[in-house]
Amino acid sequence: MPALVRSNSFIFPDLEFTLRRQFSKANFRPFQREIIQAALDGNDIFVQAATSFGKSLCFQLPAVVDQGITIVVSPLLSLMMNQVEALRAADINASSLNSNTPLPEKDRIMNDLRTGHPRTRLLYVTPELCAQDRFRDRLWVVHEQRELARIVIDEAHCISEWGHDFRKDFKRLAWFRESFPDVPIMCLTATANGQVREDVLSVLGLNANPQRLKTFTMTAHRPNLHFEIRYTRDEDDSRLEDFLKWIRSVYQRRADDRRKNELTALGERVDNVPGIIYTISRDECDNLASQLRQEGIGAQPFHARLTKDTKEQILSKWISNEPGYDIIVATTAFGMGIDKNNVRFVVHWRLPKSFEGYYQEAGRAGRDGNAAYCFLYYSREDRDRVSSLIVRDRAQVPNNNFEARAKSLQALAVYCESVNACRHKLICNYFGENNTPVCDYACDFHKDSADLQRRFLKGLASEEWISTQREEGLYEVDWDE
Ligand SMILES: Nc1ncnc2c1ncn2[C@@H]1O[C@H](COP(=O)(O)OP(=O)(O)OP(=O)(O)O)[C@@H](O)[C@H]1O
Repeated sequence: MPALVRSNSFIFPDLEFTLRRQFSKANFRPFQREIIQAALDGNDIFVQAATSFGKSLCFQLPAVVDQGITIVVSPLLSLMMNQVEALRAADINASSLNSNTPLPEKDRIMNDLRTGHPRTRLLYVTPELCAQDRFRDRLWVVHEQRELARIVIDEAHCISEWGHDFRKDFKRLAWFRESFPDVPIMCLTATANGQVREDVLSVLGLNANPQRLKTFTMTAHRPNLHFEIRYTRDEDDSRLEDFLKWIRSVYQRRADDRRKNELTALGERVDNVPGIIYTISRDECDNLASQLRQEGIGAQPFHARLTKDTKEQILSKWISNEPGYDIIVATTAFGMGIDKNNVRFVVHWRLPKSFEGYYQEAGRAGRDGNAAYCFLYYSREDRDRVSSLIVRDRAQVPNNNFEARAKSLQALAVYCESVNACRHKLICNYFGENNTPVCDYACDFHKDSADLQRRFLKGLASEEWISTQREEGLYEVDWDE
């Protein structure tokens, strides 16, 4: 069967001009132009690229130059809101439709779709909405008028049961290809291994027509991030002390006369070193933020129990580098869709639940391309606690892809306990890359492998000790995440 290539684009749109005029960017980053061109040629596209690569532009720019509406399916409300806000600020007609959308706005969007010739260029929706008959009926109308330009599935790994973040409703997105076989689909993700990739393509029906599919898989490597594991154990838990020592040493370097003058000239405070500390439970999040404040550090908690207004206020002050808002202490509810480019460190206070989650969260650091620091406090006790959370989740949520989650957590624990290889290499290998990325002393192994070995041998509780404690049920936790 010949490739079914459909294009609604103007003849030879000037992509550079649109990039500058609508998106205020001087140049494309490597591969962005190729991806955008392939999309405008009417292909299905699969993009896998590291965090902060600039994936959003790959569908936003085609949406602006193409005729018709682009539907963007996204799992996260915060991510949608941020993107819609930024697009509107650039004078692009974008909206989002989800459970938080006020009724008059919902009606306005539905009426716009009903015309068959919507004015909206980009409409961000949740996968749940895509399963609703009312919304589907509207899309039929738009499609009949040949105005359905493209379907975009952001965070596409959520489709796969082999992914760390599987969502049942993502599977139902198969409806798009079944219903509108001529409408191109673009999938984007930062974290997929080969198995997840194959699964995504097969669920969406994209591999049924390989001539039409263009796959762009870029390295997961983020050379500007420095990766380090810090070992600890319950009996001698020195996380807080260790972190305070580290952050104060950073402030001290910035307080040095010459550096201070440079910072003053830039209008920066010595202690404005924006960072995120990820914790697992809400209580720990509150306690840690308050302990840090008592030590004179500008830290604020961020988790689902806070009110919407409080969260918005904390976020906007952190983004605008206000004093007292330098560090966000957060649960995993925070981070995706946050586009703050000067985050200088991401600390994992405890072991995250998956390798993919860890890398995605660490990837919030250094989006401006400058050096940033990512360290994780690892203890074997936490490994067992997080394991117990995954087992708990299995009991609470049926079909929650327990096997994939358990494997991912295990791989993360092995990564933490590895002391004989470059962290960047281990990460790239996990995501299926065989090459050895260049690491310019940007990991604990390359910085000082002897020190890494020493810390590993000294820092952790023994497996014998852990197994006796485990048998007594000491690591079975029920944290409120
Ligand atoms: N060509 C470009 N020139 C300059 N900045 C760019 C360019 N493309 C994207 N950016 C900026 O890079 C940042 C990251 O882009 P984006 O949010 O799309 O990343 P992403 O690949 O989706 O990453 P993540 O998975 O971490 O969200 C944004 O601030 C965006 O404005």
